[in-house]
Order: sequence, then structure tokens, then C-alpha cells
Amino acid sequence: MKPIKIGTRGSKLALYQAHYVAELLAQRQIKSEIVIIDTKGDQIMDVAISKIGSKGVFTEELEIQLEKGVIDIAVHSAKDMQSTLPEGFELIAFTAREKTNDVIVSHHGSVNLADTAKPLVLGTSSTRRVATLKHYYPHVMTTEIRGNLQTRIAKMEAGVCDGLVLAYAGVHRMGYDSLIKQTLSLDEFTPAVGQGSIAVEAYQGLGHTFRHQITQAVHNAETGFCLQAERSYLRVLDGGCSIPIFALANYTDNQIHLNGGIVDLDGTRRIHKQVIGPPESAESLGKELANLVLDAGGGEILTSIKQQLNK
Ligand SMILES: NCc1[nH]cc(CCC(=O)O)c1CC(=O)O
Repeated sequence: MKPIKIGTRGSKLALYQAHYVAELLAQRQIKSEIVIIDTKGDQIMDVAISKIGSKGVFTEELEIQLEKGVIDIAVHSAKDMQSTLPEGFELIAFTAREKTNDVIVSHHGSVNLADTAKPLVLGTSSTRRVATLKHYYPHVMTTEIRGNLQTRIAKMEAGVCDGLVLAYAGVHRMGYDSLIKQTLSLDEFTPAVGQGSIAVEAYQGLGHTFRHQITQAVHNAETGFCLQAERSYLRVLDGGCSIPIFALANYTDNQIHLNGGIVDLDGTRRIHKQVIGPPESAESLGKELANLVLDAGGGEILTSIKQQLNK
């Protein structure tokens, strides 16, 4: 059989993830090769993602190549995937999830958010992280920082900020564990939908045999149900990555525990709810959570955020 062509962005994190999927395939004697594709999100480095327009900046170019059949699958951080894919595209596998926490990475000896006496400037480009910091740790200052992990760390070391708020998954994948100074709680820093999992995207033209083999080798069913619930929540709120929405599902005792919410851009209000149900109801659990959050004031928050971002 021909090797499966795995499309990926060229960043180190993206390449790591593509190789990770290739390795899972190789464990089942499935041959693959990696094809690097440039994306708009990689080219525009000096503008905040929230200003480029969030819809698929990292995924559009890969989708064009999928549709042309230049690549068979595309590998992404699950977190970077829009809640609704364009017609004809589908996520066919999610890898077993890495620890989902956000962490603080710093070149300084110690950094602790709870230490209110020390002035602290943290770099992040995520509205969720900025708003969550404002909500729980208003003494912390933030500065917008972009680029891949290596660039961000270089900027931090050059003195742009004291530390960075990042996903543990990416930090770990890039081998920067030694810079982790604090692991943030999931209750406060509830992660972005999909954080910690790697997603495989395919176009409808992908043959049944490839599809089946890939799913067998790469997909983790428990993570799959969790992500289905989280992504269903995101779809109702129609987030886009610039809106500080968060959700995390856990699979325990054959039940999905889905919790999530939304926080105001300035951190004033934060809504956080939980729902529980069987994995087969993952999709409806997401909708149930969305309705709870919207009714508890999330609807107002969402409207006001959209107005602010459109200015
Ligand atoms: N937004 C960029 C992005 N997309 C995926 C990861 C890390 C890997 C993951 O969450 O699975 C990151 C970096 C970060 O948020 O720190």
C-alpha cells in the first residue's frame, strides 16, 4: 500500500505532533510520510490572532491540500480546530489526551500567582488566559506575545515578560518541562476546548481502508467522547478562538463529566457549570452545558464580548 501522506504546519510543535501520529501508525505497520504546508497563521507573526480573524487561520491551507488529495490527512492540535469544519471535512481521530492544565513557564527562579506582593508580567495571547488572570489574580499584568513556543521563550528571556502562560501539552512536547514553575488549577484555568489532544482531519475523498486504519491506530475512544462533548458546547456558543470560552470533559465510571463556561474579557464575571451523562449523549451534553451557561448570564457576556471584538 502507498504511504499515508500526513500534512502539517512547519512549526516544531506541529511537526512533533505529525511525527507522533506517524509513530502511532508505524506501530500498526502503516507507512506514512510527512508533508509540510505553510499556513496564513504562520506567515502573519506580528498581529494578534484575534485580529487576523480566527476562522481557520491555521487550517485553511491544509484543507486546500486535503481537498486536492496532495495529503491524505492533516494533523493539528485539537484545540486549534474550529467547532464546525467546512463541508466535506471531518475529524476522524483524537489521540489520548495529554495533561490538560495551563502552566506558567519562566526563566526566573520562582513564580507563583498567589504571591500578590511581587509585581508580575506574564506573556500570553489568549483572551481566555488574560481574562482568567484578571478574574482570579488581578495583581498580575499581561502582555500580548505571539509566535511559536521557541520564539515566545526567547522573547521572555530577552525581558519582555517574567513568564508565559502556556498549555502543559505544548511545553512538554517541546521538552521545556524544566521551565515549568507552576501548574494552574483546572477549576480556575479551565482549558480551551480540545487542549492536550491531537486531531486528525480528513476530506470525504479519503478511502475507507485508510480511514479505518488511521482510526484504529490513532483514535482514543475516551478522549473522543470528551472532545465530542466539549466541541458540541463550543459549537453552540460559536466561539472562535478569540472568545474566552472554556470546557473540559472527563471520562470516569463510564460517564462524561463536562464542565465549562465563559468569562468576560475584563474578568468581571465568570460563569462555570457542570453536566454529567453517558458517553453516547456527548453531543447533547455539550448543548445542555451551553444552555445552562447561556441562561446563567453567559448569553449577555457573549453578546458584550462580540460587540467589543467587532469594534
Ligand atoms: N494556541 C496555540 C496552541 N495550540 C495548541 C497548543 C498546545 C498544545 C495543546 O494544547 O494541545 C498551543 C500553545 C498553547 O496554548 O500554549
